This record gives sequence, structure tokens and C-alpha cells, in this order.
Amino acid sequence: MTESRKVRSAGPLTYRGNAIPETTTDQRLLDRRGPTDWVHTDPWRVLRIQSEFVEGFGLLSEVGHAVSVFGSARTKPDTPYYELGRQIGTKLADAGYTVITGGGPGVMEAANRGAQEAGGTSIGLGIELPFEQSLNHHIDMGVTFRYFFVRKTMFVKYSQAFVVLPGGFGTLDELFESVTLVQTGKVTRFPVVLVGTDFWGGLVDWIRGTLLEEGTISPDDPDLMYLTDDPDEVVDIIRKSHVDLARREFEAARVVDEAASVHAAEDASEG
Ligand SMILES: C/C(=C\CNc1ncnc2c1ncn2[C@@H]1O[C@H](COP(=O)(O)O)[C@@H](O)[C@H]1O)CO
Repeated sequence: MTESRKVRSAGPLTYRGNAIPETTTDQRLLDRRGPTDWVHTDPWRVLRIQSEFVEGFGLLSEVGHAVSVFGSARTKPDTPYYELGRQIGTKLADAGYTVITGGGPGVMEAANRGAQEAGGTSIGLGIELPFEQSLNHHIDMGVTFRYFFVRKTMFVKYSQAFVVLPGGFGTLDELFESVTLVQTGKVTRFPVVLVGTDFWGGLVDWIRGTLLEEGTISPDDPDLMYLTDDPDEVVDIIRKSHVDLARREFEAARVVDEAASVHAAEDASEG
């Protein structure tokens, strides 16, 4: 006997008889404006986080070789560290590197400005902060993130080096995150260059004197950071590590190719 109960399909779902909902999915989506608490729930945040990764990857994935420059948001124009940041931005751009900064004022603006003045590509990865804040005016491409950790992923994923000028807590956070990533082998490809021997010298001495002496870091760890005052040396260090990396990648590819041809020859002789 055939059953003549009503049936409704909703996407992959099938409903019959009393199980059929009173409204369709579209009606529920379009008709009602209910409470908005869900906007502040964690599942919804996950989607926002996901969309920030998508925006960031979309903006940056076609950028060529790039260097992230970090440093104080409070450094004023016409001060020595601002000028140093600007020169470094210019020299990196002249050497063909895109310059990525946090998109804010101070050293970030200086490096973006130097890169832009040299006709290079200048990128700002801004962060939403509790006070009013916009990207500086020397940025060709920019995105403002809600989440610090998404933004940090972008700096690491799309840079070949980190250059760190004098700064405060934000700069120290970026410095130590990058050194930790190199120390733990999470990234293998970039040098971390501290610029400003007067400013960073005390920290480097403390790292060698206290951390190393106490055994909280390995003997090689202090060498994960370079220290200089010279913008040309910054670029030389980055270029050299870049060339070394290309050489290592070439060598690794050659070893894989060789192993593949040995296997192919063995298979052929066995067959
Ligand atoms: C303090 C002021 C603005 C802050 N605006 C920032 N915009 C973008 N990125 C920022 C900002 N502040 C900190 N950062 C990030 O941290 C580093 C600088 O922090 P520090 O504490 O000043 O050293 C920097 O590299 C950014 O990535 C108004 O003047």
C-alpha cells in the first residue's frame, strides 16, 4: 500500500508528515530578526577568524619577497630612529623586497614611507585597537585585523626576514615570537635583525649573560639574532640568508631527484 503522507526536502534532508517544519530554511533566514546575541558567540567568532585568514591570505599570497619591519608606534618623524626606519624601508625596496609593517605610526610609518619613496611595495597589516586608529598614509596595500594572532601569522608566512627597530612591549612581543619560532624550528627561513646597538645592546648582553649562564637557552640561541646600526648591513644579512636558503632548497631538490632516479633505475632493472 502506498503512503500518501506529505513530504518536504530541505537540502539533503527529507521530512514527512508531522516532522515537516512549519517554515522553510529560507523563510527562517530571511523573515525574522531575532536576538543578536549569536554575533558575540564563539562559533560565530570562529567564522570571523576564518574570514580574516582568507582576507589576509588573499591580499598577501601574490606578494613577492618581503621583509617585516617592527618598531615603536611612538617614534616621531625627524628623530634618528624614524630616519633609520625610513632608510631601511628605502634600501629594502631598492633590493627588491616588499616592506610589511603593522601599518601604524612611528617606525612602522617610517619604513612604509621609505619603501614608498623608493617606488617599492609598501604593505600595512593594521590591528583594531580600542582607541581610534587608521593605517598610515604610506601604504599601498593594507588590511586591518581584529585578531592579533591572525595578523602575526601573516607577518611570518609572507616575510623572508624580520627587522626590529627600537620599540616597546608590542615590538618586544614581535621580536620574541619570531625568535621563538626560529628557535623551535617552526620557521627555518628567516633572519631576525635588531637595529640599534645602543638600544638593544643591553638586552643582548642580558640574553648572553643571564639566559645563557642560567641555561634557559642553548649556546647557539643568542646567534639567532643579528645586531647592527647599518641599513646596508641589514639588507646584506637578509640577501645572504636568502641566497643560502635558495642554495639549500636547490640542494634538497637535487638530492630528491637523485634518489628518484636511483629508484627508477632499480625498478627498471628488477622489471
Ligand atoms: C600607540 C599608538 C598607536 C598604536 N598603533 C598601532 N598600530 C599598528 N600596530 C601597532 C600599534 N601599536 C603597536 N603595534 C604593533 O606593535 C609594534 C609596536 O609596539 P610598541 O609597543 O610601540 O613597540 C609594531 O611593530 C606593531 O606591529 C598611537 O601613537
